[in-house]
Amino acid sequence: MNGLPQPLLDVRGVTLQYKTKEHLVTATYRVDFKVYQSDRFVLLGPSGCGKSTLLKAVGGYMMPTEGEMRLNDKVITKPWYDRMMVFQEFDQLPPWKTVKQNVMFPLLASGKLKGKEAEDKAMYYIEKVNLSQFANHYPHMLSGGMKQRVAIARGMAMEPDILLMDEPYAALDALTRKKMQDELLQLWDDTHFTVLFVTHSIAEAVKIGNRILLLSPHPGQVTAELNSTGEDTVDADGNCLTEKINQMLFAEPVETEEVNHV
Ligand SMILES: Nc1ncnc2c1ncn2[C@@H]1O[C@H](COP(=O)(O)OP(=O)(O)OP(=O)(O)O)[C@@H](O)[C@H]1O
Repeated sequence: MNGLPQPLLDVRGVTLQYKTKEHLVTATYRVDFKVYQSDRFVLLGPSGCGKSTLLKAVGGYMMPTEGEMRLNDKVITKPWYDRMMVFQEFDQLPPWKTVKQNVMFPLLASGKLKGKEAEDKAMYYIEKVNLSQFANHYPHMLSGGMKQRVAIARGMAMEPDILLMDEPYAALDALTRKKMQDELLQLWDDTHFTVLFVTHSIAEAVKIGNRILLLSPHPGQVTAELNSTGEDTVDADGNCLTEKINQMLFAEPVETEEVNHV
């Protein structure tokens, strides 16, 4: 025993590649990180650095060509209900199901809950995302932000080990985005779920994350790992966190920062 808690998600030396007819695209190269229970862990980096690819691999939709990913010490080999994904797109909800039916769907399909129990669980999380009045509405009757709330409720209702969020607010206007970020943090205060969150917004990473992994431009390699308090704090040298991240993302060579786990 080294006294450190066991990571929930352990990503070790992971290289992810796409093989097309003409090319072999290396999306990430030997990436390491560990996510602990109740972390709000953010993957941050420029477009094309492999953030979504990493999330897909944690989701079990893609296997590493090198390295491994473990969840609760078991190697990830396929998608499962212990990882639920929320995407950027507003069309991730089947349009023929109401809000309640959408949120109930994975609970029923997985056999996790039946009938009234599934309905109660769905309504609990629909209430958490402030959509109780819209439980019987269909997705086309909702705004983009409301659809994202449904997708979050659907993911959370499964009470997965880890919620995977791929730029969930990128397509929203600035005001709605801020509101949704605040709501997510409020939800976290309530339930302390574990989330792996992808963004290319430094401000969003600082606000949402308690830990931030910086990835280099394509192919993504770990540049640094930082802790965040949710505020744009200023360190002893007078540098604010967002500015520090800005410099690290665009600086050479790759460096690593000591991170403290509580
Ligand atoms: N299906 C695919 N086939 C081939 N190459 C792909 C595929 N999907 C992604 N890539 C490539 O893999 C690399 C990483 O892509 P990825 O979408 O993971 O990056 P990202 O950091 O999430 O970018 P963005 O912030 O723009 O969404 C890019 O070079 C991209 O072109």
